[in-house]
Amino acid sequence: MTVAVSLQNVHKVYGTVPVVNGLSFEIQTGEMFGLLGPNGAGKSTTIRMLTTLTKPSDGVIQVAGFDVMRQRSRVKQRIGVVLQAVSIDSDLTVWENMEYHGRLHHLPKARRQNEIDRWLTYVELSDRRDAPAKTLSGGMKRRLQIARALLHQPDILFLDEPTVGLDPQTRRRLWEILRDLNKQGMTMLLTTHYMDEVEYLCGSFGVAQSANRIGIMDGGKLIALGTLQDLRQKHGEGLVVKQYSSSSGNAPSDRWDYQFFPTLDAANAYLDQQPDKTGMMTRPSNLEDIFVELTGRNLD
Ligand SMILES: Nc1ncnc2c1ncn2[C@@H]1O[C@H](COP(=O)(O)OP(=O)(O)OP(=O)(O)O)[C@@H](O)[C@H]1O
Repeated sequence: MTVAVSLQNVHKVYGTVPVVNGLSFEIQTGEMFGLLGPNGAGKSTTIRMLTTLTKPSDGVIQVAGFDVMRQRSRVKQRIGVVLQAVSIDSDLTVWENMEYHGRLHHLPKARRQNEIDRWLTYVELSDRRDAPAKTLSGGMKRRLQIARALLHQPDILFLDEPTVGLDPQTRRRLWEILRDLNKQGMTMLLTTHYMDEVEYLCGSFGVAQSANRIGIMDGGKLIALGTLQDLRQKHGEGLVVKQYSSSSGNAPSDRWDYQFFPTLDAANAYLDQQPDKTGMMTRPSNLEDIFVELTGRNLD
């Protein structure tokens, strides 16, 4: 098992405001690592530091064995980046966007053509190769971004909210692509606001010796780290949910209470003992329950 990404006590300060505050973790080769966090937690800033777009104020970051500060161009050769803000050139065609990226990475012509063909086929955009990028749907644009990020055969793919704004079918199509890439051995870090996305992509075993893991950030710090199973075991796999009645009468209110138990059986046993079970139910805990418990809020 080798380390693909390593952060040691990383800080980022904008002016006097600490945005990332003593972040340390590692991503193993072949792992699909999901970074979750509420708005402003510091996820995008972390991705920007890992991809050499922003310098850390302090700490050490190594990506693919290279230091992001001292070996910036080596890092850039080894990574693929799909950020929300870094978009494709909408006036160029699909092929031209790929071609431009291949030239930036100094890929020789024959290899460039082969790789463009290969990746456009992979993301099912071959038939749109001559279309101006501005005519593509949101999902197609994201697929083009992914194809472009893979063109120079990176070791690690970084994706900042890869499926934001896409319809459910398109999201699922992208999930299949990302999962397939991970099966082929690609190491990935992705940030997202979607719990189901993290559960689907990072909740299972990847190709690394260890399972895929999830990190939860809040206020610039990592407040939880582990496999989905680790997180559920730590916080409790069973939940008793209680919906309170409104103050005016017996109608249900918006107020809910969540109580974690080590297992679903323990949650059921607790419920059985309650003389008044009105508004109460049990269920297995999920990532969203753990997230809300840890950060005290829902994601948008
Ligand atoms: N260039 C900048 N200058 C000053 N402050 C910044 C800059 N970039 C980010 N910030 C601040 O840093 C904090 C963390 O932002 P960041 O975008 O990393 O969070 P995030 O977890 O990705 O949030 P979101 O989920 O909303 O994208 C925010 O308070 C943001 O306003």
